[in-house]
Amino acid sequence: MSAVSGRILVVDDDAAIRTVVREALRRAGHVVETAGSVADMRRSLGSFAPDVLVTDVMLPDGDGLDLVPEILSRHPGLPVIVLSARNTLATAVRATEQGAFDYLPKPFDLEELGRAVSGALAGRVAANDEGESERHDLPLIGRSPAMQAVYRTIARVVSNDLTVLILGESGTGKELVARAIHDLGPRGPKPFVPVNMAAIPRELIESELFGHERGAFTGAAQRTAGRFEQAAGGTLFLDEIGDMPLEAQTRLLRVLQEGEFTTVGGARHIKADVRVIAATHKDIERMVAEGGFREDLYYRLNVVPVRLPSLRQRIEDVGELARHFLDRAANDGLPRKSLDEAAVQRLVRHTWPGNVRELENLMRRLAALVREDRISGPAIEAQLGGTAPESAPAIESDGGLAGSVELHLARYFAGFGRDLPPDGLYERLLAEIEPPLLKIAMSAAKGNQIRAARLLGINRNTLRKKLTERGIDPAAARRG
Ligand SMILES: Nc1ncnc2c1ncn2[C@@H]1O[C@H](COP(=O)(O)OP(=O)(O)OP(=O)(O)O)[C@@H](O)[C@H]1O
Repeated sequence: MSAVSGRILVVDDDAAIRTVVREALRRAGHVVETAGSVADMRRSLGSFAPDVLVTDVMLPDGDGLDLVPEILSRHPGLPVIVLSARNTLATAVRATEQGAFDYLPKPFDLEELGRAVSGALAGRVAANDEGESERHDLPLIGRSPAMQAVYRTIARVVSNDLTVLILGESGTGKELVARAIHDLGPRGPKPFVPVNMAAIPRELIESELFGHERGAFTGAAQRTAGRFEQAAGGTLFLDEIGDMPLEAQTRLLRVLQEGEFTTVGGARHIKADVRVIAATHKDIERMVAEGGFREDLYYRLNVVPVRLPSLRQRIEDVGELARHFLDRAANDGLPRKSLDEAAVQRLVRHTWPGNVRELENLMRRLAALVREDRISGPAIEAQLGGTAPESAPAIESDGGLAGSVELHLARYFAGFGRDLPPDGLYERLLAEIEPPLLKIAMSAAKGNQIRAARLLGINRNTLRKKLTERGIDPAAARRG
C-alpha cells in the first residue's frame, strides 16, 4: 500500500474501526498505536510521537476537528487526517480550515486511507491556516460519495488561486460550485462576476471580457470596463467556455499567461488580479481533439478539474435535495409541503435529464399546485407524466456488478428518506443475490451438483444446503 512507512496514531471511539484500521496500516508496514478518546490521544501524542495522526471527529470527550489547531501548535507540521461521518461540505471545508492534512468521509475505503497516510508521510504537509468555526448556510446539498469527492476538491482550492475547470451536465450545479469556491475563499468579499459565453454574440465577447476604448468600433461611444476589470480582486466565472470563439480563446490564453490584458482598441496594460473559474457541459477534451478548443488554453484552465456528477449518478441525494427545495419554496412564501415515502420512491426512479435544476423546478411547481400538505407518489407521477419508466435506460451504471448493486442500494436507501431501512439488510441482500446465482450455476452444470459446486468454488454439501435453504429444486435445473 505504501512505500514510506511511519508511526501512525489512530483515534476513534469505535473499537472495531480502530482494529480494522490498525491491521490495515500494520500490513502496509507502519507502526500503529490507537486511542479511543481525546485524553488517550493527548497521552499518545506525547509518548508515541506519531508521524501522522488519524482521528475521528466525534469522540466521547471532545471534537477531534476542533483540536486540530491546538495539536498543530504543539506538534507543528504533524499531518492530521480527519475521519468524519458528518459528510457535508461544511465538514470538509472546516477540516481544511483547521489545518487538517486530509479529510475522509465515513464510511471510508481502507485503500484510500492508506493513500492519504502515504501522502502525509511523503511530507506534503498542508499549511495550517487559522480557521474560523463551522460555516452554516452552505449552498451545496448532498452526502453521496460522488459529492464527497467534489467537497474535498473544493476544500483544497478555496484558499489558493488555482484555476478550476468545472465539468458536468447542465443543471448539475456548476455555477453554485464556482460561487462556493469564491465565497469561502479570501476573495469572498470581492466581486464574483459570471459571464456566459453562450449568451454573448461572438463578435462582442472580447469587448465584453476586456472592455473597450472610446471609438474602438462603431457604436463604442465611451470607454467601457470589461468583466476582467469588474472582477478585480475577485473571481471571474467563465460559463460555457466551450462556446468561446477561437480568437477570444487566444486572447484569454495570453491574459492567463501574462497576468495582464489590454482593452479592445487600447494600448495600456491592465493587471488582471482575478481568479478564473471556467465551466462547460460540453465534452471539452473532444473539442480539443477536434480543433474547436485550444489545447494550451485547455491545460491552462484545467489546473484543477471538478467533475460534477449528474443527479442520476447520485440519486441517493434526491430526497434531501427535494426537501431542501420545498423548504426554500416555503421560505419564498409558497405553502409548506412535505413528501411521503412513495413520492421519494417515484423521484428516485426518474432519470433527471435536467438534473438538479429540473428537480428544483418540479418542487416549486408541486409546492404551488398540490393541495395536500404531504405530496404523494401519484402527485409526482402526474407532473412527471410517465417520463421515466421504471426500467429507464438512462439510469445505467458503468461499474459492472458492483456498480449495479451500488445503484440499486442507493435507490433503496433513498426511498426511506432520512430513515434507515429495516434491520437485517445483509441477509435480505444475500437472499436476493444467491438464488439467481445458484440457479444459473446449476443450469450451466446441467443439474450436476458436483460440477456446479466446483464452478461456484464451494463445497458440495454447502451447495446442497443452500439449494434447500433457498427452496431451489435441483431437478428443475436438470430439466431446464
Ligand atoms: N448540490 C446542490 N445543492 C443545492 N442546490 C443545487 C445543487 N446543485 C444545483 N443546485 C441548484 O440547481 C440549479 C442549477 O444549478 P447551476 O445553475 O449551478 O447549474 P449549472 O450546472 O451551472 O447549469 P448550466 O450548465 O445549465 O449553466 C440552481 O438553482 C442551483 O442552486
